[in-house]
Amino acid sequence: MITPAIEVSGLRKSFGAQTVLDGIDLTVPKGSIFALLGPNGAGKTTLIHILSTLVAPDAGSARVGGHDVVADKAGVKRSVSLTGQFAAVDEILTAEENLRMMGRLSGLTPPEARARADQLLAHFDLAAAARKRVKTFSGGMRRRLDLAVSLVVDRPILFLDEPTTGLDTRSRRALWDIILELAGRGITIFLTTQYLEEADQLADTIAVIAHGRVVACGTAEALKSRIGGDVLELIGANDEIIREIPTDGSIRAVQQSLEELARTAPAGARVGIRKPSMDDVFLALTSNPREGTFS
Ligand SMILES: Nc1ncnc2c1ncn2[C@@H]1O[C@H](COP(=O)(O)OP(=O)(O)OP(=O)(O)O)[C@@H](O)[C@H]1O
Repeated sequence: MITPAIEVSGLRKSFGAQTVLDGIDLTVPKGSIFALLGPNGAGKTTLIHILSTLVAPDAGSARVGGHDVVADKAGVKRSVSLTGQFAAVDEILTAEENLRMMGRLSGLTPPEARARADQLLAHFDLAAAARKRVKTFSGGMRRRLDLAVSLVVDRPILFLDEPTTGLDTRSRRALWDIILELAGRGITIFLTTQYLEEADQLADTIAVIAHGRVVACGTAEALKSRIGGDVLELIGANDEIIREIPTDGSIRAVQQSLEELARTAPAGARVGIRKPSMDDVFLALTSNPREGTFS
């Protein structure tokens, strides 16, 4: 059997009286993109910190790249790169200087560090800004540099903690392309996000975390089908959604919903039918931690 990139079992972590992780189990196959989706304060960053050995768990076990996060921290560190919400980029330095410095700190010779910096600047569309100080960068440029810095040394597993939070749509999509390209090269990607659409677009597997537990785990399609059938939408004359009625997808349920809509719909309204969105899934799964639990 191929060893998974990440294996987590019964992981627990509390800060004082607050239980943040209350028994997390998950497996991430090598070369896949895994998205951990959860609201603010759900424990996403804490889990990434445990998996990258920055924080010790209270109980349970986790292996990353085949190495135990407690017993073999050095092995884990050799296997992972981490891009945090506030990565260790020096704002006073230029993009080029940051990349070269990281190369030197990682053991590259000066010519190697220079070559790697040039390669990454070109790849991340930062060559024109290479000699500008990072403090003058836009949010999107800054995130691309954060990612580039974490890739100075090739590692098989990449942790991305909320890689696109605060970015506009264009910058977000540019970063998604980069993430997909990295995965295409065989790098295992573990990312956290609050954006359902992001998890839907990128991830092979999505785990929803709430109240310290994984309340659902599967493909986007599996999660959506989990909460039922299609959603009927009543759409107004100006394309606004007037009402949404979840159905179990059966003819009878759709018929009943249509009859109800026919009685109340304003003039000019029409009906649409759609699959449940990740927002529907998220709300259904996080509203009650004990309902909808599956793995
Ligand atoms: N070192 C710490 N000491 C005390 N409490 C902490 C510590 N680190 C995290 N917490 C608490 O643990 C909870 C989970 O935090 P965490 O940052 O892991 O959540 P998150 O899902 O990443 O949230 P966000 O989306 O806001 O980044 C929060 O209530 C936070 O205040």
